[in-house]
Amino acid sequence: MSNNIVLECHALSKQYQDGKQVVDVFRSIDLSVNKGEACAIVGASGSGKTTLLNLLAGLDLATTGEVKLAQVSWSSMSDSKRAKMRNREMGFVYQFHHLLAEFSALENVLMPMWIAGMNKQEAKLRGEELLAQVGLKDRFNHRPSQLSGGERQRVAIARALANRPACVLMDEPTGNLDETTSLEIQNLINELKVTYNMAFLLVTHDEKMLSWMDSAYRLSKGTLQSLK
Ligand SMILES: Nc1ncnc2c1ncn2[C@@H]1O[C@H](COP(=O)(O)OP(=O)(O)OP(=O)(O)O)[C@@H](O)[C@H]1O
Repeated sequence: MSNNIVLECHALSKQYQDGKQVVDVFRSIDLSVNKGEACAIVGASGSGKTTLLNLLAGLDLATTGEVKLAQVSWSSMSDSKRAKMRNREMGFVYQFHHLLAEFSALENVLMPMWIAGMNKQEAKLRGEELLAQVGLKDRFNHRPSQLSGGERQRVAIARALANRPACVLMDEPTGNLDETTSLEIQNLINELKVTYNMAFLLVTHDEKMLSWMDSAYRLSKGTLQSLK
């Protein structure tokens, strides 16, 4: 096994019990994402993309199979170890930014570093550096309501990178943006991927995004097909 693998799953399956019926979302999925790799999963609505992301993030338990982050299986960890690991080693970006409305852009970026117990001065320096990197040098003290949709998503990306995670998971990160802003965000993700040598795993409906991804898969009828 390569040491460059950051996130991997083996023989992963998920079933939901819906009343008396069993819903088979997917079965026997294998996937691995390396350092510095941007990987996309595309699929129609209802194909199971969010379910898969939640399993990869250790937020939900698989019916069978296992998920490993940095070579450690989620199922081998206690709830508190899982929460700590998620805070330190994973960043999350969603379609809707989920920034805290009453805090400034900088404070939103600082939050995961404070939770991780980082020294306040060091956290502030890193937060300012990250906001500058995502093009928001002059927006440190703005609240989310004072920012555009694209700027809010940039803050969400800076926040996701705050603890220098091994892997950033993104659920439709450009789903709520116009085409130009979406392209700017795609370029930014590409730049950050190189700068930090992190793994980015992104789920999307938008097949146009596949052109700049290193690898891509389609989730359909419960299986994952490699597209590139
Ligand atoms: N808690 C649950 N109980 C029962 N069925 C569920 C549950 N959560 C999801 N499902 C079903 O699992 C399937 C996959 O759902 P999921 O939300 O993962 O799809 P998705 O590809 O992310 O869809 P979208 O793109 O619309 O968000 C759907 O058929 C959904 O109805």
